[in-house]
Amino acid sequence: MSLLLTNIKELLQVREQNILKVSGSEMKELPTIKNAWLLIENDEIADYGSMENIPEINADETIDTSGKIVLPTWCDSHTHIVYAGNREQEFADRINGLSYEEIANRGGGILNSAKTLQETPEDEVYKQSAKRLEEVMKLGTGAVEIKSGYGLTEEAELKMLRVIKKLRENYNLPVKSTFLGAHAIPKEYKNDPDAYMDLVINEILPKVADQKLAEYIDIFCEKGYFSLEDTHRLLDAAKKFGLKPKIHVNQFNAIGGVKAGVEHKALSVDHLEVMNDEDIEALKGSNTMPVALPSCSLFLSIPYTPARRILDADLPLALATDFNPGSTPSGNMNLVVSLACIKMKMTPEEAINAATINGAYAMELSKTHGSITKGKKANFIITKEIPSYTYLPYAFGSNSIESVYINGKMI
Ligand SMILES: N=CN[C@@H](CCC(=O)O)C(=O)O
Ligand SMILES: [Zn+2]
Repeated sequence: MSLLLTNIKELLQVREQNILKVSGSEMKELPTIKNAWLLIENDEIADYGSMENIPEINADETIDTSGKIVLPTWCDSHTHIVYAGNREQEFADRINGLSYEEIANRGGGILNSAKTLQETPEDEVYKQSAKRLEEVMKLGTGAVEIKSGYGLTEEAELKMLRVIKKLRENYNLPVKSTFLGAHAIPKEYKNDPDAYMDLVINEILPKVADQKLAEYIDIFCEKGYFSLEDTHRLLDAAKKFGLKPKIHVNQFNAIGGVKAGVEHKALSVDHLEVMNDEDIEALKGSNTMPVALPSCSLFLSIPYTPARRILDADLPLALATDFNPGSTPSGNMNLVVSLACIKMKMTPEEAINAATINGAYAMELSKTHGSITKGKKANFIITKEIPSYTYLPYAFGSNSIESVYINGKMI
């Protein structure tokens, strides 16, 4: 089965030689071909070029994409798409003056979602989560990471991870799975948080590994949640099972989580709304991808990750949604790209690099996803007729996507 796109107004993120990520000033460059063609064979990108030199191609199907832009699908490397119910009451409470922290201290927040998840049957959690996954795929996401962390008991954490596995089996996109048992301390363990860490490390983690339910390990390293000591302890234990860290750090306070992540060779350190000079220094020379979650900053009215400081230090940066019921009830990567431009002062080129190839890196997918490169998976977005790619983040409230292809098939 072959598919030929012709007269593409501009084909974005064309990488002749595959690269795994882009950093610092490299992120300002987004290689493109204007007036291009793109050939898909089965589920892979077979070839591309300029319409001026198009060879004779007999494709099974040809689409004229005049006036439209084609780009790789978004790679969303940080989500909590598997959850049950919603927390719109907390949203109203915050409007009426309560802080995210105050709501959590009253037993709301993550513990509220954990209670709902524990009480919801597995097939119902699957149904609700599948609906969200379908929604984000239509918005252009072609690869996604999903975390557990709303279970907080052995039974419920394994339930969440089985739902993630089922999504991977039933949907035609890469779904990476992360064990986030250390997301919040359940109230039964309030006076003995170490006992909860013992449960996560000695009881739940070995079962997660044994049942091959996760590739990555995560912890919410934050005041009032899990300490630096907990972080080292968990990441050491997870290493023995071959689980790489992708961790929540520096959302509200800088307590050394970035350095800890780098020491444990984390694939990514995520959130980073609060960054001090030591955090930036720790990332230099590492293979750890910093990940910003601007729609979380928007929803909670907290600072945005200081992208300019990160990029000016010649570091890479990825963008992800953080889709979850409490701090970011949105999985829209188009909005994330807009916010990165509007609020974090990233250029459209930097933001698109961060949401494609660098997002793929943060899921160990950049050999197969994140750019238009021969042999990579045929995951791409065809926009509506738009004046330029800058229009994508500029028209922040519009849906500029006409169609999305994953593994060569329109979804
Ligand atoms: N910060 C930790 N975890 C989630 C939010 C969890 C929630 O409020 O339900 C996040 O990444 O923002
Ligand atoms: Zn998160």
